[in-house]
Amino acid sequence: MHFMTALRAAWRTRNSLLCVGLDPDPTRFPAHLHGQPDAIFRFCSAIVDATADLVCCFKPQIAYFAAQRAEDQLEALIAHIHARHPGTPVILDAKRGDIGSTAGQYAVEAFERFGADAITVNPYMGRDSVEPWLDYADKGVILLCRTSNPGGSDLQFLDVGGGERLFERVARLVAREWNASGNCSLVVGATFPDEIARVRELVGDMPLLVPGIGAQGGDIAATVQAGRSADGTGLMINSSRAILYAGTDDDFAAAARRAALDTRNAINRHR
Ligand SMILES: O=C(O)c1cc(=O)[nH]c(=O)n1[C@@H]1O[C@H](COP(=O)(O)O)[C@@H](O)[C@H]1O
Repeated sequence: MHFMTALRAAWRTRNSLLCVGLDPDPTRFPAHLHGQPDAIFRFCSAIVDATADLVCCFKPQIAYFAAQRAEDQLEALIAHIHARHPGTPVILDAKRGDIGSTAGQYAVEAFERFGADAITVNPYMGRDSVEPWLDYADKGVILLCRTSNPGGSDLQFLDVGGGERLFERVARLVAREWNASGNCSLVVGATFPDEIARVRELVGDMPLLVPGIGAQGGDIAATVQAGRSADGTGLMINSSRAILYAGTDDDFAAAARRAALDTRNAINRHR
């Protein structure tokens, strides 16, 4: 199924704009998982099973798996999500960006090896570097636009001519020229609601991935009000650490569920 079709269906059937980010840090796992060879899979799959009915998508961050030599557990986790929770899109957060021939290999890795439904991509190398991703017309291509970190302003705020800032150029380019298959989305940080509103103005109802609530302190009300589309959807609002590590003991998955439920409800109050 096309990523966008699955996402829209999940917004509706789960009544949720929440994306749970899967950023597994073994030093923060409950004690009973320490030293277990498949601890990352067991931790993440427990979080997934406890929260799947509350989310519109999941977003595993590849660095957390690769750093632990656990790519096989990432592969198994994505297969688990598809098998046990069909209709829940998986965004592989890898922020890739390279010349076309190499980008093509990254695309095979993301979509064919890992089986992801969407990918985060750095647009900085331009159109030909993004083309191999766009060629997978049924997969989501989520381009960095206005990132959540403070240093995002260093480059993304540069005036690229006529008062237009770089992140605005990215938004305009993606909406007008790169989105021929309707599979593009943009990353805009929850820590910058004014820019969320500006991007929404530029891209119509294109879905936005919005990280930065929870551990990074972004404001849920301001995020939703600035970014929702006309029908009250249009957003994948990511929270990782605040949900994953809501509990520290054997009941970590139940604690994650409570945190996910509170976050989903807080988002829904402002739609
Ligand atoms: O592309 C992303 O997901 C992303 C973009 C961005 O601008 N800021 C950002 O925090 N992220 C990711 O979103 C997640 C945020 O995690 P928490 O701060 O723990 O909720 C991490 O996986 C980041 O790598």
